[in-house]
Amino acid sequence: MASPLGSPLSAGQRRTGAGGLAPSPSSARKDPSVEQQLTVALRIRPINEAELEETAAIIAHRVGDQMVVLMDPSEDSDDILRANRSREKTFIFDVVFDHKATQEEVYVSTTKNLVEGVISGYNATIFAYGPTGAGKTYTMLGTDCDPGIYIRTLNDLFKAIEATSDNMDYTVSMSYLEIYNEVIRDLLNPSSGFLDLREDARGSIQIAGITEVSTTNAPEIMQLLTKGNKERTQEPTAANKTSSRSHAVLQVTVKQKSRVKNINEEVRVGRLFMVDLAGSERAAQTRNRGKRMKEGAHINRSLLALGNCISALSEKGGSRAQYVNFRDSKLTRLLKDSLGGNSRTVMIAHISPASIYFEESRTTLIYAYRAKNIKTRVKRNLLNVSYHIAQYTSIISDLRREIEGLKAKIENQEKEKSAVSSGLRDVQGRAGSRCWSCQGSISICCASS
Ligand SMILES: Nc1ncnc2c1ncn2[C@@H]1O[C@H](COP(=O)(O)OP(=O)(O)OP(=O)(O)O)[C@@H](O)[C@H]1O
Repeated sequence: MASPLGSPLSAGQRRTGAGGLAPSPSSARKDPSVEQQLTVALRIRPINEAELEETAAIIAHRVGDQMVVLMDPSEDSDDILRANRSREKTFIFDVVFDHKATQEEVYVSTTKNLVEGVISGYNATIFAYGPTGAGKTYTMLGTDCDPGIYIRTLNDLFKAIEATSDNMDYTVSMSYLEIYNEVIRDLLNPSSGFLDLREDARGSIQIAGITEVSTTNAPEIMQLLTKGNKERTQEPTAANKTSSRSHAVLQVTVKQKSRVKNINEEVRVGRLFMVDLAGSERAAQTRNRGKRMKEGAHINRSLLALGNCISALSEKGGSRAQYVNFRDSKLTRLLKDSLGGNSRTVMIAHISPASIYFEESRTTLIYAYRAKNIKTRVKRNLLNVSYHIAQYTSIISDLRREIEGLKAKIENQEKEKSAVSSGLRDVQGRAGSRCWSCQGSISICCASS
């Protein structure tokens, strides 16, 4: 049951196709960058029992083909200021899912079209946004019987690879991290401590020391993902029994190379980011104390930084030159390319249908609506001859250094040997004998190296 606010579209249709900007064959040859607007979807989850008990009204309704979020001002009669303000607001999104939308419908209308691009060298990002308990993890991870975007995307990705593997060679690798209390943890190798973000010469963000695991099929990635999820910080709060206390980022990198030898030895590198953000929360609503409260403060601070970047970027997109401060949080540094650089990006905003979450829903809708103005510049990532030359040059200099080191070692051993044969003893007082351990001549045995 997917429909946009505004004119009707059925599930699977969208105003701006995330994959709809796949370059034509001629533009693919030149690989120009193409401006693309963020695709923004809204998902309204079903009401739950606790909300039914507590809530005065369900605020999300379907009126004809349109999804309408309504709140009767009479419910809030004490809030005169608010009641006097005009409360009607129209938000138009690329696609809207109500409580009946299936996981498959959400996947097909938001993400499926990105897969072909990723295997042929384009970056893509899908991120779930919204307050705590609104359904982000449900959309991204889903359940065993009804998997979410992660597994559906990975299945399609490997199917697309399989379909073209007669002509192309692929390598696929993945990494999985969380940002918890403003530090980055490797979910595939949690004992590695906190990781650093670094910017490379081209301005792309890299995570120093992150584990990248090569993989050849979706079940393998899912196994790694399940392993990583066990390490992800999740705790019950008053608002959500399984609240994610961290932002989780799954990155899948696909390298594609033609089997037909060509002079450029071109390799296309597509990166797919799938991000399950932690949810913003009101301290009063979550009734958090101590550790939970500190986590909540970090979550809110980083989401505020994300909101500020969205606001600045949306104004930039609308022609006013704005400074965008990505450096305010690890989350915004990591999402820099997804929001303001080279990526086809889809935001799936989430809200609860219950009126007790009216404020959270309103804020989410405002930011999601702003995000629609953000434009990225999408360009295929090509590694060609010059890239390979740079790689070989660096390998050659490493080998040169190694050779110099070995030469110096041999020279030392020669000197030692001649000292022994001229009657001198080594530091352990042995001369001309055989080593008890490796049986080598004392001058070249294991103990002397
Ligand atoms: N579309 C849906 N259909 C059925 N159940 C849903 C749906 N969306 C969410 N839920 C249920 O609502 C609860 C909260 O969802 P979820 O944990 O995905 O929220 P969240 O936004 O990730 O929260 P947090 O930010 O606290 O991690 C879960 O029990 C989940 O199973």
